Amino acid sequence: MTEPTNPEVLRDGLFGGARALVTGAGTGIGRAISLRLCALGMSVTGVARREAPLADTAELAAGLPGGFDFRTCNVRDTDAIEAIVAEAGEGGLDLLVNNAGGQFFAPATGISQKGWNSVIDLNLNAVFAVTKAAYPYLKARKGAVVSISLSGVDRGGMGLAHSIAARAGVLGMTRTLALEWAKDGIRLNCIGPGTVVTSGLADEAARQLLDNLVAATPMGEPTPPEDVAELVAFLASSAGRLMTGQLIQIDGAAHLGAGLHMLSA
Ligand SMILES: CCCCCCCCC/C=C/C(=O)SCCNC(=O)CCNC(=O)[C@H](O)C(C)(C)COP(=O)(O)OP(=O)(O)OC[C@H]1O[C@@H](n2cnc3c(N)ncnc32)[C@H](O)[C@@H]1OP(=O)(O)O
Ligand SMILES: NC(=O)C1=CN([C@@H]2O[C@H](COP(=O)(O)OP(=O)(O)OC[C@H]3O[C@@H](n4cnc5c(N)ncnc54)[C@H](OP(=O)(O)O)[C@@H]3O)[C@@H](O)[C@H]2O)C=CC1
Repeated sequence: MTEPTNPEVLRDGLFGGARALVTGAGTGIGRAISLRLCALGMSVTGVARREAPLADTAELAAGLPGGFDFRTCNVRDTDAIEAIVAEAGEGGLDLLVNNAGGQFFAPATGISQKGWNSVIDLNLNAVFAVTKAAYPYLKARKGAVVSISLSGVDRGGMGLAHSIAARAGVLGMTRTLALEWAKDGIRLNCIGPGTVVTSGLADEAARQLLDNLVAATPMGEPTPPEDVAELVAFLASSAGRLMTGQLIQIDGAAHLGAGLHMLSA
């Protein structure tokens, strides 16, 4: 695997005065997105359930040109997240990043109805609630929405029936709202990362899965969270002003190869 190169190509000060809301900003991809937006001058409000990781993100953002503040909230609590979106939105909102998400890996026959509902609730229902709540604020500033999806969302991935179903729903919502909200100047896109190594590989099984996923990636390497962050910033910038309703897979061609599967056939 070659050393990752620095993906930071956008210019300093790009987003001076602009404001973003990033869900799942405490760790991983959401943290990388938040820090890059702050570095480019954006003022970011981060949301997640746990305070400590959010506080760590805030510490890492200290000294960057933009600012990072945060609210703790479960995005599945519709009333609570709507209140946070409204509070953030009153200060102006140029960008919403729907990043909070996740799932367990299981064959469909091992997914209980409650497990299915939990994953759909987090990865589809909550995304709709947050996006709809953000609409008036995004409209006022001709803002953008970027939703973090999965590589292979339109082809399937074993062990991910619930999550792929939810993300395919978000993609359909994105394309539909790209039409409905085009008149308002609001753009919506999805990014499908490949394998992103975001937390310690705690055990041998996780390491083995990661090795298998990288081996199934034609370009032979995982996707750094910083690469996802730069793409989010590009889509939010004026360079992306005519891009809407898209799924952009940043995955080393994983979606064109054997695909990313959490289980073997
Ligand atoms: C690392 C390597 C690099 C490799 C990385 C490559 C991966 C690429 C693709 C994606 C990567 C990522 O998303 S990385 C992000 C990973 N982070 C996360 O997923 C964290 C967020 N996940 C969650 O919060 C949970 O998984 C989720 C189910 C969504 C929410 O759960 P809740 O807290 O609401 O409720 P829970 O009590 O946990 O679960 C509700 C039901 O789900 C069932 N359930 C929970 N886990 C289950 C399991 N493993 N198998 C079957 N069923 C399960 C329970 O049994 C319950 O059903 P009953 O038994 O009927 O009661
Ligand atoms: N890692 C990967 O390989 C890939 C990840 N993705 C997707 O990218 C997104 C980010 O993943 P990644 O950074 O790896 O994951 P992490 O688990 O590292 O981060 C997830 C973030 O979302 C927050 N979060 C999770 N559930 C909720 C909730 N119910 N309400 C509010 N916040 C929540 C977490 O904080 P807290 O727990 O404190 O709430 C955390 O800040 C997810 O949608 C994931 O599915 C897509 C492709 C590949």
